[in-house]
Amino acid sequence: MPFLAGPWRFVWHYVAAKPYMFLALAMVVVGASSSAIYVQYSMKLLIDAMTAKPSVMDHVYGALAIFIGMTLLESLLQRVAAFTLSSVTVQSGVNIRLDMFNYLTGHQLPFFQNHRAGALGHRVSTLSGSFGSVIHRLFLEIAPPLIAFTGAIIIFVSIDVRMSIALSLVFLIVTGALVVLGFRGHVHHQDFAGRAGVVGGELVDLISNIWVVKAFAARRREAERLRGFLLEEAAAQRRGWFFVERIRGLHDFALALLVGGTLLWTIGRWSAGLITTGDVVVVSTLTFRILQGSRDLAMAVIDTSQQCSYLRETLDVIGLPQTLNDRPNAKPLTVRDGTVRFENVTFGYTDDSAILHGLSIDVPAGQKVGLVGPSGAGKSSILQLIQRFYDPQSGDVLIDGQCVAAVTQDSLHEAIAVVPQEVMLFHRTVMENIRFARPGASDADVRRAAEAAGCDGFIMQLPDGYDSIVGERGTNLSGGQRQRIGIARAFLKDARLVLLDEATSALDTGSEMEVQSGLNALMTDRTVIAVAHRLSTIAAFDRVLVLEEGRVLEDGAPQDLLAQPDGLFRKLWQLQADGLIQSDVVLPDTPCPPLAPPRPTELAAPL
Ligand SMILES: Nc1ncnc2c1ncn2[C@@H]1O[C@H](COP(=O)(O)OP(=O)(O)OP(=O)(O)O)[C@@H](O)[C@H]1O
Repeated sequence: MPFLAGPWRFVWHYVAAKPYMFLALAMVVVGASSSAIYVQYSMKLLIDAMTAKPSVMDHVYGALAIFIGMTLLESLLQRVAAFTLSSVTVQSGVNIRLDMFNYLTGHQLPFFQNHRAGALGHRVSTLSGSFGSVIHRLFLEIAPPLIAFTGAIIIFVSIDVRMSIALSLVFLIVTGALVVLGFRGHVHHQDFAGRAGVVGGELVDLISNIWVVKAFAARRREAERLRGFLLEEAAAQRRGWFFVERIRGLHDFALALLVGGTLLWTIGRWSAGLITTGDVVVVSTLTFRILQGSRDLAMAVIDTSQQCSYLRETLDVIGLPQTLNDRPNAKPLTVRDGTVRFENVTFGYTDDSAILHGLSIDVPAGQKVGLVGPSGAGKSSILQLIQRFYDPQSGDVLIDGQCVAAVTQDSLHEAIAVVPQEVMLFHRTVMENIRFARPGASDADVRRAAEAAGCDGFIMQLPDGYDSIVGERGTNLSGGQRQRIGIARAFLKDARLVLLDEATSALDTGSEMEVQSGLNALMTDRTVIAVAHRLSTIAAFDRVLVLEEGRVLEDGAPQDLLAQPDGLFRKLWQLQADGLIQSDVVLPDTPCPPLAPPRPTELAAPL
């Protein structure tokens, strides 16, 4: 999106989205600032009317009426400005966060692997905060002193042209000096912002790893470590504050000298009979007001530039170009039988190192295929390509004859049910978590899916049944229970194509057996491609592909591959069987039968 290219384009995009509101706001701000200046001028009119010889009471009351009227108008317009500003920034804040959520979630998986989730969420929120801050400074802290300055110069010209030139010069010099000094202090603010970010990151890291902190009795030493970061942050914050206070002190001193000097000058001219008493009052109050406004103006300019740096930094991360968009002419995927085909696919996560080399696989509808092989062979990468989380460097991945790169990503993901090794759950109820797979599903549909996945029993034993909150990332449930909820989701999705990414490898044998029966039910009448580390889980599959270094080394029914004396599958199988025998030695009280190669008859039924 072009408006993510820089801070000012970003701000302008959201201002232009509500042109009438911002135009109204600008008009009200101009009105309020002009009335504020006219209040000072009406004071002059009042004093002149009172000191006129002879004084005419009608003129005095007339001037008083103008003074009161302008004071009321100024207050009213200021309130309207504040109200309009809050309303427009609140609305824009909602739109900004929604737009950013949509854009952010359009990034591909590597983006999320390279940026911490907490930091990204924080960035989305600060983006709308920074927009609000910039708008606030522009309309309430930068525009009013500038308008007041212009109004004051007009009034000064009517009193004394030389005075207006002098005030203009002083205003420009004071404001310019403050801005320059303020930018010098920028380094302190940046240092503080950086250290505050470190403290925030450390806190998030500690809280999300609280288990490790407790398990290693590390609370005290981690608090000490955090204290170090906090003290550095506090020192940086102190340096920033002291710097600002020094500038303020300097400005106050200059202000006293300048207002005193202007007063001496105007009194001299008044005593010479060149100007009226009212002129003396309006010159002194306006000089004071303008010069004081110069400090707020300078501070607001510095703050706006800081907010723009935050905006730029955040847009540089969130606004990165999305690498895998739907093609302009992408059509929804139409799934009929659920066949999967890899045509001469070469793929690497970077262009210079291939993980899969000219891979060609044909999976007919309804076939259950296990992917096995040593770690790093490219098994999970195959599943990633089917879901189009990446595009291959060459070759095509097809589902029912349609290239996954040519269909819409939403339709592709709707057509595939995935059970990952680590099932991700939201901090919501069990019902909501399962229904996530199909938002329109009724409660009865959700229960049916849970029964089919074998998790209805334990859900009913939870304190609030299906309305129980699963805890952050599902921490109130065991690994096996989370896994079965993942299977229930896949059931509810009712997709023709099922991908299992080591769905049981993180579980102990007891949990695995519970999960396996749910999986067996899920796989019936569907095309299944499963990455498996525990070879027993794919013993009853129709076909096994043995991969090594991104190439298919063996391809066949499990019993045929086991029959090959020097085959890799047989070797891997044997290794697992040996592993179990060794664990039997380590734990003699818990006998565990060696994993013997299954006979064809055993292979017919799932384990
Ligand atoms: N996101 C990624 N970015 C860069 N390289 C990656 C990424 N994911 C995997 N790889 C690399 O690609 C290669 C294949 O990884 P893949 O996960 O497909 O293998 P695997 O056979 O599933 O391994 P395992 O059994 O250990 O899960 C490995 O060398 C791995 O380091």
